Amino acid sequence: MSLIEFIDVEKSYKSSSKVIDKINLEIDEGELITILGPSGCGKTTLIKMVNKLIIPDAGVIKIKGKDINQWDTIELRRSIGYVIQQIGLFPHLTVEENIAYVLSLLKVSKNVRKNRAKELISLVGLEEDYLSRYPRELSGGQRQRVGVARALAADPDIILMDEPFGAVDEIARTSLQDELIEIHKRLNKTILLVTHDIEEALKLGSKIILLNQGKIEQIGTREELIFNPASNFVREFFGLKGFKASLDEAAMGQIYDNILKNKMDMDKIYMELEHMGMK
Ligand SMILES: Nc1ncnc2c1ncn2[C@@H]1O[C@H](COP(=O)(O)OP(=O)(O)OP(=O)(O)O)[C@@H](O)[C@H]1O
Repeated sequence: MSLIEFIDVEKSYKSSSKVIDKINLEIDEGELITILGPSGCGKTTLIKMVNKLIIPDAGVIKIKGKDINQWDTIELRRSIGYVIQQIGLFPHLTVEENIAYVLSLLKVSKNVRKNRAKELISLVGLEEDYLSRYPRELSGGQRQRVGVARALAADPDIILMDEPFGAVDEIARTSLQDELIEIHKRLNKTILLVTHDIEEALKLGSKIILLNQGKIEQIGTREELIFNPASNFVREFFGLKGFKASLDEAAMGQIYDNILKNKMDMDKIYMELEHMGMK
């Protein structure tokens, strides 16, 4: 049984055109699904339907086999972590109180909350001293880490992430992405992550969904999308950039190892890149 299922789901806002157009989708437990597509194609709308922030006009969405209309909204939202770009930490609460906020709503004892906050802050790669700070005393990247820790606090089965690393610089983004891959490996949560960044989608996704005008153009692994595109749209969307991104990790890693071992000088690197058609 799939953990999340969309059956003929549709959504329109005011205008007549459908923002989500008869989507059928099955997501298994433990997947890290990245959702990619042009601006306005319906990515945010799609994930907000999973935690009932947006209600579909037609079709059925099931979580753990149960129609979301039959789920109690509060219970459902507590079993789903939610991370957004403008993270929305409570400014008047410390990092510890922010992380443990949902647990305090669930009347979890103070001691347990404290321990859980300690465990989570280290899981997202921050020192324990940060627990007593206020959000204004953190960098953008650190705030995003706290946001991820907060989303994990109640041990949800599903985590929705909407452009979670969109507002941080490239170095912080890369390390947040690496951290997320580790967390996903360790906790085996089911994650749906919206991004507009092709490289991020390819790097993180165990599967990638490419949306276009409210329809799924293709869902599959990065190899499937790059080397077996289901349509011209998919081929043009990924194009050489996708191919290059898929080469980058392996090829660049090899080149960098060789530099460190003094096996290569810069001239040789440029020759190598030229040879691979990357320069
Ligand atoms: N509350 C709303 N009322 C009316 N139209 C809306 C509303 N929310 C979204 N839309 C429209 O629905 C379409 C899909 O929006 P959505 O935010 O799901 O797209 P997206 O793929 O996440 O876009 P982006 O990548 O730009 O964030 C857009 O055309 C948007 O303008």
